[in-house]
Amino acid sequence: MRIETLPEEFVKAQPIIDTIEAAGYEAYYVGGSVRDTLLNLPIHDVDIATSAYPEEVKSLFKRTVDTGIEHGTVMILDHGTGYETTTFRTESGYQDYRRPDSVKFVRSLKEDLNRRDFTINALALKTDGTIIDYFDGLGDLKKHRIRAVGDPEKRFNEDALRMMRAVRFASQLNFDIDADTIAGIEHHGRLLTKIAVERIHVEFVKMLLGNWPAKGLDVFMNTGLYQYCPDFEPYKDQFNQLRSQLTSGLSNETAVWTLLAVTFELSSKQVNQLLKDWKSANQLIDDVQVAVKAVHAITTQTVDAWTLYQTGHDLIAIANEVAGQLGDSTYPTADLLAQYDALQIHAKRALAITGQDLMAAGIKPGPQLGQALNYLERQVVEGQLNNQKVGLLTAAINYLNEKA
Ligand SMILES: Nc1ccn([C@@H]2O[C@H](COP(=O)(O)OP(=O)(O)OP(=O)(O)O)[C@@H](O)[C@H]2O)c(=O)n1
Ligand SMILES: [Mg+2]
Repeated sequence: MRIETLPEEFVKAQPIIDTIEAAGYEAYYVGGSVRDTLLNLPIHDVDIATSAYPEEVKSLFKRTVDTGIEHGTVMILDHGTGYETTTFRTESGYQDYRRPDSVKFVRSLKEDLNRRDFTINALALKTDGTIIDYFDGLGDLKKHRIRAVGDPEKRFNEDALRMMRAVRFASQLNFDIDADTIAGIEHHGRLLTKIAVERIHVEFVKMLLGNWPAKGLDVFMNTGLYQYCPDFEPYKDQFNQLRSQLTSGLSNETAVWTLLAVTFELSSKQVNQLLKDWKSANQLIDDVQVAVKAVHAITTQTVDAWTLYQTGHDLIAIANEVAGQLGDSTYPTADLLAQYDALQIHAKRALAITGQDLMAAGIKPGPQLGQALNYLERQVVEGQLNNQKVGLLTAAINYLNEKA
């Protein structure tokens, strides 16, 4: 089969392939960009595979970076955007279920495609639009099917992360997973525990951000794969409930973990532990903590000015999205955001008075100065006081006098 008009990303990368071919080697576009083009989806990175050895590739271009030279990958910078170019290779060993003990560079495209994970990811594209398809990846694309190249057991033994990739693609593409491939996941789920949590994290989140999350979750649950992810084992029922509730993909990673935290009914301490175990960034942990509180306020209809203020614009939208997914939101997001926008201040620094001002009025530095500012902040947010200097100063003095 031949694609008539190639997306411009490929046209831009063509000089690279032309240069390699002119030197007598073969070069093709491979991987996700070929798959996504055939599915009429936008493409992210254009990957190139070539029969030229890494040193041969480097000799053909002026500017290259050894991004993964030991497994044959060189980044070529000669034509603007960097293009990763990888020498055809076979892999062997895999004693740790994630990395081959050795890679061997080969001159045959077929051998290279043969080591790849799924048939839809094992297609190659020539610059003239011709598709090379040794494993009926085109047939599987048509049937909306994810099928391992060759023996699934072998594929998952080589790299156990591929089991998570299978469920992630199911969710992103609305594809089914072939029965033998599912059986392979059932047999090898436990190998996931050998894989770095960071890599599992990426695939898990991509699964829930996919447009058909229930599709991926089905296999994730039915094969028992979930049990081999950090901390998920006790939450089978909650996951199954989610699978029937989730109608569309979530909008970002914060939404994913907030939804899980609420569904699992985790305490703030447990949220922290879960996200730490999943090797999450501190910013994500903080955001999820805030969003979870906001979801509870939304679902119990106790959203007030102070909650909105503490949650902030972006997390209000996320929290309401999560509440909506749980069938629990009675507020349109636009209303919540309008209420938020209408607050007099959106940060403490926007108060019309500072600690300096209070000290200039005779209030001594120390804890009570901080307490007075906190009091003013809350009063202004709640609309009890106007955000004006003179009034705030009087209110601060009254507050401290009453306390004394
Ligand atoms: N565990 C893996 C990871 C990748 N690949 C191969 O390397 C290609 C590129 O990998 P990657 O960019 O991780 O995935 P994509 O399929 O390109 O998906 P995405 O669109 O998410 O980048 C894949 O298509 C597949 O042929 C593989 O065989 N086994
Ligand atoms: Mg890719």
